[in-house]
Amino acid sequence: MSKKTIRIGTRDSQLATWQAKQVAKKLEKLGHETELIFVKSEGDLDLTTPLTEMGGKGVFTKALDNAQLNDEIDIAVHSFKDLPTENPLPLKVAAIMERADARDSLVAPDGTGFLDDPDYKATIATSSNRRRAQWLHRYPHHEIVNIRGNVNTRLEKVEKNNWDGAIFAAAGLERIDLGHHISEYLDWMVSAAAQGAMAVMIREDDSEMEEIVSQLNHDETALCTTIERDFLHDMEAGCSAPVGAYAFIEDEEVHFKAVALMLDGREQYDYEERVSVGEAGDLGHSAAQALLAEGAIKVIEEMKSE
Ligand SMILES: NCc1[nH]cc(CCC(=O)O)c1CC(=O)O
Repeated sequence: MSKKTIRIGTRDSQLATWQAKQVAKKLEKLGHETELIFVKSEGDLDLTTPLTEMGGKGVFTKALDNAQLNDEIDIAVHSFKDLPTENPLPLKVAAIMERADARDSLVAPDGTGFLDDPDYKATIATSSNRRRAQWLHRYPHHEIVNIRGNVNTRLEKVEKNNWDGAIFAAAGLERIDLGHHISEYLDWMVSAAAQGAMAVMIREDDSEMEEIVSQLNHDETALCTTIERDFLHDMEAGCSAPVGAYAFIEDEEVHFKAVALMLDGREQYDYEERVSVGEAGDLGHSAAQALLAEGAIKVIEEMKSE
């Protein structure tokens, strides 16, 4: 039987390409031929507008969605955290790949000594409201500046500018062999829902691809990232909200941590729970209800009035 070559769509950044190749390798191990097709996204082409002003949802995914709907590609590889939690298109996630390091990290070209000086007004670069708010909660005397671009561009900017540091997803740096730039892992920061995980999308009615791609699914990652994304979805705060969510499994239990903050970082709402894997299905939803009832609804109202 002659099999058709699976056309894998990806953004053309180094990180996206690495991730797509990873999926290609797994498919090739299963006996399939693959080909990479590069698609430019709005988020990659416009490097000046802050992400929070770019219409938010799907700036990195829309172009890939269109290529997929037009049958120019069979599957699309996405950073799962870039996928909006609601998708009205006839596309669906068929596999979630095993998660890498989910943590945020600090790149500080001149070292991290300044973190210990309570009088030093450091400048930290990030365009994520989640990172900004958590950073300011911990270091209220620091200043946050916006930074845009893919991982490589942002790394160049940190080296050229006079900032004290910039915040990156550790997985993004490590995957493309830039992990040595990490000065510190921010273990105290709650990462974005699904950070460090990749999702493979197919057309909803493509049962042939579904059968193939679903073999790549990593069940534990799927459970954890689904809980995180359920939480984000129910917070109804959108992908640019100062909301973090992280779940991991240890000894048959799901450990879940979530956080929501006012943009200036002054108020923070925390949630932490541990439940058995068998009972974790609803955890993201119940956590959102609990946190909203506790007062985090203010965070959502602030986002909506922005
Ligand atoms: N926001 C863009 C984005 N989407 C996915 C990653 C990194 C890889 C991942 O989290 O899976 C990054 C870069 C970053 O946040 O520093």
